[in-house]
Amino acid sequence: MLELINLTKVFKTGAFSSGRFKAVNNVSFKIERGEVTSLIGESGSGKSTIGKMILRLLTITSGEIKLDERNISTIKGAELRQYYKKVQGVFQDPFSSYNPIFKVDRVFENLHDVFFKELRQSEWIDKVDSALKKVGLDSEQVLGKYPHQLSGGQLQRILISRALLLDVSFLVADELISMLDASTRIDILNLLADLKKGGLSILFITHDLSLGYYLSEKAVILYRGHVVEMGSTNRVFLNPIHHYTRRLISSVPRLDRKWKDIDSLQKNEKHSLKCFDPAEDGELEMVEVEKDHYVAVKRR
Ligand SMILES: Nc1ncnc2c1ncn2[C@@H]1O[C@H](COP(=O)(O)OP(=O)(O)OP(=O)(O)O)[C@@H](O)[C@H]1O
Repeated sequence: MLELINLTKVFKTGAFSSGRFKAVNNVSFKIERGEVTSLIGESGSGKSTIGKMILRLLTITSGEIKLDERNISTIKGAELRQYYKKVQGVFQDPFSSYNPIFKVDRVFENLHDVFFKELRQSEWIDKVDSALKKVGLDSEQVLGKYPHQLSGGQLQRILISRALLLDVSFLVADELISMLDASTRIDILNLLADLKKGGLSILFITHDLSLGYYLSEKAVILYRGHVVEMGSTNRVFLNPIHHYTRRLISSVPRLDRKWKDIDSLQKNEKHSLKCFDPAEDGELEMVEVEKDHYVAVKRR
């Protein structure tokens, strides 16, 4: 299990780093094995910052990240390499992960040098081949090619297969399909769903609610660095309680929903709890409104 406990990130900003900006504010949630959790929020809400802290690409200002009870914030050396064997990330823009002057094979070579130096060449080739097969690619079809000779979907699949080469049990998927066309998106979503069935846990970072709904069993809604609502995807989407979640959901155009339904959703404030002002973050607390469904309210 991967657990985020009161995770906070403050960036230094401005001239001479004199300013401070809290991009992630006291965020806590868990991702269980074999579960997909969507982290949903508008641009700038802190989603990627959370992903990067999990991947140790950014330091944590305060709070903890634990993998199977072990605090990973301070691990180093061999232990950090072990962590990266289990936890990997794939990002939005497949093109920027490749150097255009090198063949795509190069993304595997770095991994070989760090983790698989002891393998014989033939064993290594078999390992890459089987990782590519897991994402529906054939070595002969993609290896030895330059990035511009492959599609965005193929490049993204190669990056996922690279993560699978390790014994990865958690994948941080940061907007990994937002730059792909609609049919390739579905391919990659279905691939993630298959990997999930195989036991992979995924933090699916997206600003696109419908993608989160499609793939995940748990949804965490982020607003200006705060979790405002979280719970099972069905509950959060079908019975949103926080104003912000409602606004987000009602702003998604749906062919099966008429404007009057959206109006009534917005007017139905029956369960709506007092929203918070992000400037008053010290007074927030998460309230369990029904089992495993949490909403942020102002602390009295
Ligand atoms: N290195 C940094 N220094 C200062 N501020 C930063 C830094 N990285 C991110 N931020 C700020 O932190 C906030 C959260 O950024 P983040 O990239 O996590 O948002 P996001 O929800 O992933 O947005 P998007 O969907 O657009 O990628 C933003 O206001 C951003 O400008």
